[in-house]
Amino acid sequence: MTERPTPDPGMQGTSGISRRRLFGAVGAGAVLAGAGAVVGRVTAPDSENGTDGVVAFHGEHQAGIVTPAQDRMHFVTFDVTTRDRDKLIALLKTWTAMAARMTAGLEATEDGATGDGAYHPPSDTGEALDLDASQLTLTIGFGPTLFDDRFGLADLKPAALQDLPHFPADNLDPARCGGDIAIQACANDPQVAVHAIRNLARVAFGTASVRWSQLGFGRTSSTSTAQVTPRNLFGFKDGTNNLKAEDPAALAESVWVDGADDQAWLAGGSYLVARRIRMLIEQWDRAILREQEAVIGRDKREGAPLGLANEFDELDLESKGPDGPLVPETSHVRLASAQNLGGIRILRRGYNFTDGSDGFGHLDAGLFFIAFCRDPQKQFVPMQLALARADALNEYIQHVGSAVFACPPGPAEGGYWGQQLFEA
Ligand SMILES: C=CC1=C(C)c2cc3[nH]c(cc4nc(cc5[nH]c(cc1n2)c(C)c5CCC(=O)O)C(CCC(=O)O)=C4C)c(C)c3C=C
Ligand SMILES: [Fe+2]
Repeated sequence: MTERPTPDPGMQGTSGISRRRLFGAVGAGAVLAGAGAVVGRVTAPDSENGTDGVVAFHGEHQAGIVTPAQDRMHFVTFDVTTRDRDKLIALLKTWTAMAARMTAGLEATEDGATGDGAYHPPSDTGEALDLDASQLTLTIGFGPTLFDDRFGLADLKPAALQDLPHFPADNLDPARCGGDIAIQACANDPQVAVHAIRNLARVAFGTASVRWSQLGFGRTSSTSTAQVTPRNLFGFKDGTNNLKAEDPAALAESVWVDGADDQAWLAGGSYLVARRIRMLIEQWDRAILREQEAVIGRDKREGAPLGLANEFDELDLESKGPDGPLVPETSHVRLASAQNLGGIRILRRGYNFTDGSDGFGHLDAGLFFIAFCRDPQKQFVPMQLALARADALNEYIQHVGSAVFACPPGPAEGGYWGQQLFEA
């Protein structure tokens, strides 16, 4: 686990930008002024990507997609509770300003934890004071329902932004599905991620309310070749054959929406698919190792495709042993592989979760699966269909939550989340 840094009272030092009140151009007034508020430029010293706990917030693409996956996640979806388009835009501006500050390691509003006066509720809740930015990223997405008749966005709805179809064996809980807006917070300190979502939810009062949320620990994928492949709760390396940040051609092909794809406002953005997948831990733990490896299609210790020795050896679906294919016909990696799916690939960025027990003596644990792709209908849907129909893993998992969101491109300095959509 990431160690909490010692509080840094001064400005010296290049590592560990804690939430200081001395710099940052966006004050509480600007942040909370609502519609028309200027979303100012936030500068934090030494904020080169990845060197000091700060991930750049502005840019062509949103952070939190190909950013090397952090260890912790807090994911939330909101229902917009107003029908007033201007109020919604004002919230997006406020959120953007707060997100820019918090990802830079600053308080959500300038001096917001203690500086608003003794007779006001503080505009920053304070639990991240003295903590490092912890590579916090905040990533926003818009759900299909945002494009109904409330905000004049119907003509701007991308064709690919549709609720996912019902897949065989889905057992979805409506209380863990959908949402007008999603925000994914990822950080290497759970308190930093929770603080960010809490403050964004707090300021949304009267305009949007939390629909459902999920905490995740232990990334279950690597999104950079520099990262070690982590393990999921079944004990297998997860993320080996993922798309990686170092392969921009593959990302352009499979993750980033092109302006010519459909709606121009989404160029440089992506789609986020979230699935809360319960893992039937107790059943899995009674399965023999040979069965576990046959289900996944890789060996447990190294993560190598069955029949091969090393984690990054290429999956060979033609390889055969005395008893038939070395990578079984119903194995997870065979069915999900690009070779099996006519070249389809997605960027996986999920997290382990445990949410206590289910009242029947079983852990409520699993994988909060998050994937980014250029077109969920052409990528996630056929992949999940192939898995839902035949994957041997289905005996040990159950999909209980589902949502899809269009993630706009990154905000420009001085711009706001979704500006390309609302000013299209
Ligand atoms: C629809 C997409 C996918 C879902 C849902 C999914 C759930 C899921 N996966 C694991 C464990 C592993 N998955 C692995 C590989 C893998 N999984 C998907 C897609 C989904 N997984 C893909 C595209 C791949 C890569 C296939 C390939 O081309 O090789 C692996 C192996 C290691 C790796 O490459 O990441 C494991 C292990 C679980 C437990 C799970 C649901 C709970
Ligand atoms: Fe998988």
